[in-house]
Amino acid sequence: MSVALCLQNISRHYIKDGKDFTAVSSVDLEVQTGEFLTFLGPSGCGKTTTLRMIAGFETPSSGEILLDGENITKVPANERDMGFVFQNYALFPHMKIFDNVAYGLKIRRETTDSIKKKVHEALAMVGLENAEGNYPNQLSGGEQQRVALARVLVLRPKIILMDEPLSNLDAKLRLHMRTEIRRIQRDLSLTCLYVTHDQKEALTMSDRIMVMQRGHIEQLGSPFDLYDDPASPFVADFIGQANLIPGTLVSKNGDYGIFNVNGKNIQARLGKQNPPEVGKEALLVVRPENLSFASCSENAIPVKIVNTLFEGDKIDYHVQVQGIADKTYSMGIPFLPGMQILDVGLEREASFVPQAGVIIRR
Ligand SMILES: Nc1ncnc2c1ncn2[C@@H]1O[C@H](COP(=O)(O)OP(=O)(O)OP(=O)(O)O)[C@@H](O)[C@H]1O
Repeated sequence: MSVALCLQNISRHYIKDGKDFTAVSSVDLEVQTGEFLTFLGPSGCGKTTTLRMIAGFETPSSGEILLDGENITKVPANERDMGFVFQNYALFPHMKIFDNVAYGLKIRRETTDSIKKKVHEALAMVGLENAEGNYPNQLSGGEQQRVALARVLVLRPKIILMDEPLSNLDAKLRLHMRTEIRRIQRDLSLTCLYVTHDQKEALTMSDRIMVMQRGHIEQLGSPFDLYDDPASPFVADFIGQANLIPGTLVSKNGDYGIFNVNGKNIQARLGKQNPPEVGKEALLVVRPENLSFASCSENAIPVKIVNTLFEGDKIDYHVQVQGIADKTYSMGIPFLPGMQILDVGLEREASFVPQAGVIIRR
């Protein structure tokens, strides 16, 4: 694999409310050719600003951007060989679909035959070969977004940048388009940078995810790595659902540690990204689906049920851990036919296998 894009110590400052504000802070990143990489984070964390600097719509305050090894930091957007797919499709409403997709090729002064061939190919890739005679307002939101993608694909840019492209679509179509975009990206080995604040979207689509918070990279890794070994409480909480239980790391033994929660010792994996120190306060990260009420387990924490939510496929039990009164944790117990739902107020033990818990620095 080769490096398609490289960000070297990129920062962007703005004047906001009369003060200097750092929207993006010292971001270093290497994107591999053919990779689907997602920028994920809450609103205002700097995802769009980073993408716009890569596209050339914003100039970095400092740092450099390299495309295929060439410094493009000062190259104008229209000379960067990148395609951009926006949230609002940005199709030309008065042009038929064929002409919308052909637009960039016409500007490049390609021959009529070549344009026809490439437009047909691009529309076929997004499954809209029969729509070329329509106007954008005759298509659904999902179809319009696929035209927007075809319009970029037809130009075969080195990198495709997408900023929340699915956020205007309804939930069902959004799920379908996730699969579609990923299929097209894989089929054509496209290098894609994708911005979203939807962690499920990021987990299901990406080769790697760059989690951002307040302008900096919080963690960069595969979806599995982020879920399995979060580098911080922020990542643990932002990716999927997590219980963050405070306690103290008592001792280490290889990849595992003994963790004390309110006087009770339990065993869990030691986080590799952000290893905790013995004798210090730390957090146990355990996912709701990994907790159970199985009795006789040594690896168990006493809890009290404070709420039950029946969700069809599972029961979400809200529990409190003895001695930690101000927090509620979640246990997602798969619902099997005939299963009895436990009452609020009952005291039980929440157990998990040691591999399913990870101890990280607080
Ligand atoms: N032109 C600007 N002038 C001043 N501040 C700006 C400007 N552009 C962005 N910002 C600020 O920089 C921060 C990062 O913005 P950015 O749009 O990159 O966030 P984001 O992570 O993409 O958020 P969202 O998901 O809401 O789009 C925000 O606090 C925003 O207010």
